Amino acid sequence: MHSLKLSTTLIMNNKKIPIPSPSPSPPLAPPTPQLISKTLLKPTSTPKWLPLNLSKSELSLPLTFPTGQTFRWKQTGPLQYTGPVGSHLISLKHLPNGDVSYCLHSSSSSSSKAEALMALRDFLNMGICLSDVWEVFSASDSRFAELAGHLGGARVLRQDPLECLMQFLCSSNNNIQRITKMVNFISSLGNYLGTVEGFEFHEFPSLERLSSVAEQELREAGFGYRAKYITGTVKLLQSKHGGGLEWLLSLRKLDLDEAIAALLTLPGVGPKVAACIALFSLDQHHAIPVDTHVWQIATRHLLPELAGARLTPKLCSRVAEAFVNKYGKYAGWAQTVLFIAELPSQKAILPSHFSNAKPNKSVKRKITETNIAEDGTEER
Ligand SMILES: Nc1nc2[nH]c(O)nc2c(=O)[nH]1
Repeated sequence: MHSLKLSTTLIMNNKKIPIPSPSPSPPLAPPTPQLISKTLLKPTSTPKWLPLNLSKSELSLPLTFPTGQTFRWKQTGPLQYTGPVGSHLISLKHLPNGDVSYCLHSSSSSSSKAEALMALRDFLNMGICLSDVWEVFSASDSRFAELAGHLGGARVLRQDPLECLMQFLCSSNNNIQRITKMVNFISSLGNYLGTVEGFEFHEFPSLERLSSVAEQELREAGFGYRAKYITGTVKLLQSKHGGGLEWLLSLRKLDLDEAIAALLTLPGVGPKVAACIALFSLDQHHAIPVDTHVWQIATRHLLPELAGARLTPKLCSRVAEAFVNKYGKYAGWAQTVLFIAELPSQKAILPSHFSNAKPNKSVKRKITETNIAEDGTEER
């Protein structure tokens, strides 16, 4: 049994890394006193659950929120997840028939309920019909068709690019629990939105607020070498003509190669992290994050002739190409499903023929760990 390090790594050390636990996890260390403007917060009178007009086959909360795309949402009930969408604090839950309903807890003072719903629909990428996309995948891949029966509703989110970038900077060579703690630390610097089931939620901090955090402070909070990537990236974004946020948003209009090239200019962003940001926040639906884990999937199912080879940056491009050839313009959405199927939490419940795949020879050789660093070298 292997455990999965999210982002750039796959570790194989006979241990399972648990999916973020439903209990509140404290930040790595208390952040410095924050400017929380609780007075600006507008709690909704009596939070009401309202239908979102989405079935479970279009959005499965447990397959979408705790599976490596975002580390900001928390499980706040059996089939319920809560998180911030911009300045809105929202819970989502499955009704007994599987349909999704939502509850708006609070918003910043100036925005309306209609704006919150619009932001939520945007965040959930609701303009894209998952069953249409999956029909195309299933037509060209019978294994996907079978997997789809078990992992229905695993949807790609459309996150705020700054939030997504910061989360994936934390994710490099890291595991879910630790990434979550780091992301909690950064998030706690933003305006307070509310508390649900013991979890405190915050709006994501602005670039300006982020720029007031020193590298040393992040190091002391346990970020290690990632501290300099965060401060360096924030600084570079702040120097962008027209604003860093606007620069990031402008990448939504570029071709994938251009968007990736732009992201790669940011400190700490390598090909894998860039692809995750492109896919989960920049409308680059055929971005393919590749690490040793995805390499395993690819050599098992898409490029068997390469089984046993060592993953190099050039082969990363071959893998991405193979995904796009097979699945088309939403190939990143297919990668997400195949990635989720490999998570220990899913392997435990999928039929055994999905979980019994043996690692390829090259990986078996390094069964203790196999990490691909962002520069393409293997790390220990
Ligand atoms: N769908 C995916 N989610 C991810 N999270 C993460 O850290 N890596 C991945 C990935 O490759 N695919």
